[in-house]
Amino acid sequence: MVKAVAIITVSDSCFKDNSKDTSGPALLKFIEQHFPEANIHTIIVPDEKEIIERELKYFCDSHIDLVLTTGGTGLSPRDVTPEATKAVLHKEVPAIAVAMTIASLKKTPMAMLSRAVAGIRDRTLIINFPGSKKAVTECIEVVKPILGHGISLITNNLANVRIVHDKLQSDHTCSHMRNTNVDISKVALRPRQSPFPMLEMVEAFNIVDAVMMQWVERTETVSIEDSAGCVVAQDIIAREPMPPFPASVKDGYACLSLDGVGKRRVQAVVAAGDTPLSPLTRGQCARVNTGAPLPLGADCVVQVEDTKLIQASADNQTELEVEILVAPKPHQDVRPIGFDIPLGSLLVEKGDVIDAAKIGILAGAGYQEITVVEHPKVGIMSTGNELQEPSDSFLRPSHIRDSNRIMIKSLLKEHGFESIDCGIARDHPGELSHALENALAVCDVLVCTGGVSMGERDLLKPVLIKDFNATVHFGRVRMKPGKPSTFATCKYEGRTKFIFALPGNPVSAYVCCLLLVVRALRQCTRYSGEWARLGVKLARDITLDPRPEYARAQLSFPDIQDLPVATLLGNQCSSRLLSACGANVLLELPGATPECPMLPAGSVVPALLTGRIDLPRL
Ligand SMILES: Nc1nc2c(c(=O)[nH]1)N[C@H]1C(S)=C(S)[C@@H](COP(=O)(O)OP(=O)(O)OC[C@H]3O[C@@H](n4cnc5c(N)ncnc54)[C@H](O)[C@@H]3O)O[C@H]1N2
Ligand code: MOO
Ligand SMILES: [Mg+2]
Repeated sequence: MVKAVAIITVSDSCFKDNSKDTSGPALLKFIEQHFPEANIHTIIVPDEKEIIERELKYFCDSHIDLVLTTGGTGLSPRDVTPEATKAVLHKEVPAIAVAMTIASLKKTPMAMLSRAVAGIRDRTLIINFPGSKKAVTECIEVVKPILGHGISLITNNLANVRIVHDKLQSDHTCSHMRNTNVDISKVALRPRQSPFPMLEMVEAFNIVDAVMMQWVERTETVSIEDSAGCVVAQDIIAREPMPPFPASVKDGYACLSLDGVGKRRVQAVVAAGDTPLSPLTRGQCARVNTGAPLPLGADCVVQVEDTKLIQASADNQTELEVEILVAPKPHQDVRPIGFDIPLGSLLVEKGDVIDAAKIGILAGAGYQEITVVEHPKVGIMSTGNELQEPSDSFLRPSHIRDSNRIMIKSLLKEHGFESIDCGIARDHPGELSHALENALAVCDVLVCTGGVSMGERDLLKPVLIKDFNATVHFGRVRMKPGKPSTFATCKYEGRTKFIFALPGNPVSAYVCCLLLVVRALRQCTRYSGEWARLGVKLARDITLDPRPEYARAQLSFPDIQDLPVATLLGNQCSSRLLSACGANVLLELPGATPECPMLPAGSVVPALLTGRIDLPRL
């Protein structure tokens, strides 16, 4: 635990004008984010060795855990921070500065000119950082992993030290590499054309359908509460009629229809849930509520609106006599036994998809669990050296956050499929192979994104083929987005694994997940539905791409007598996921031909209904 941190900005100019200090605030922000429980002290001092030394000693003697300095580490005559630091250190920790230098050298050779030092004085860790905000931001990321542990060691916090040692031990025993048959050293020998034929969409669909037939259906018992979206594995029959007794449809009086209009003695009161005690005879009625059982002898209900009170008890708590004003017909306003659901009728048929209404029916019929087709276990994995966890506080230079994994997880969830997070795999054959092995061990269908195109670091296909003996059923499809979409199978621990390696571009991943993965998963669960296809009118002219394109669009309904109108959601570039935000259809645009390079506004094109249609409220 880091309890107290001091940040010392060493700079003559910042000392004169503290608004010039940008690297101190960068360190402050980092500490606030990563050690929110720590007390933080900040100070700006001039480039004066004695003053720096004095402040360092002051903070160390005040039992500060960590002192970070920024500035004064270069070669100019006034740069003396390292000298001042060395003067107060009891032990140097040179590897900290070395690690920062190595990382910085990857960005700029100027890193050679930093003379930063690090070490400990008593129970305080002191680290010098260069003076620029950029360098500070990069270097603090380098030391981030050791800060907590380093301070635990210095402050002799044995519990924390043990936790880190155990973790290191387990990381060590479970190596992140796997032996691989993929050699990436001879980049010059890589194929310059894709060896995978470019299939038409319809061919890809047919292949997915045919290959997924290998999936061996399994069933499982689930509680009805968890069954929404599941496909029912066997017919379910009503074991009880609904209603189980003749029930009133109205609040009124149960009567004998033979009696016609006229006065009746109110012989009983039957509310919903009550059991009528004695039968009705002619000239009698029973006050009943909606849903209450009819007494024996009654064959109709007269709603309260069609009656008149004739006599009540003195305290008005009991109705004694009423007059029926409208002659009832036999069975009027009565639901006979089994009216809604006859005993033995088919409640849900094998192959039906469970929805909220069916769950209600099953609950009403006394079913708590049902047998459904088990969903395959779906793993989701991202690949790419550039990817960081979306939750990371800082982006390293040239990095981006992994948006595909959570997007695909959410997309599958929208369509009824849960998934397992298989993390981010790096673009290195051994690491990728290791990550794939881990993922295949826990899932039946693996959805990866990235690393399937022509780059020398696009390793999915070679690793699948060479390390897992996978069959690639297709590796390129004539579609936009999604050209390098890949579908493969392999045997792992005796079972067939289905692998969708989708392109890394977020929109390509989104569209291919809808078109290929959802299709395959639906087939596994024996769900027979496909995306509904409807004709829509283009709101504006569209220039066609050479490849058939699945354009993301939103529908509007300006004229209910006419077809809906589709408006594209902005630039359709494969990296621009905003083009899928709010999309409810994928327009199936044909590939451009010399005769037809564009479609004018008003053209009718097919659209796959992949999202909800909710219109803005006026
Ligand atoms: N020489 C060629 N280059 C490319 C071709 C081609 O035919 N020849 N095809 C292009 C097409 S089309 C596509 S689509 C992409 C597909 O690339 P990869 O599947 O190999 O994916 P990456 O290279 O790993 O990444 C592409 C792009 O997407 C970003 N990305 C990747 N993963 C994620 C993620 N999890 N979250 C957010 N963004 C992600 C990545 O940073 C890249 O910008 O190849 C073209 N190149
Ligand atoms: O096929 Mo890519 O998905 O166009 O960008
Ligand atoms: Mg690539």
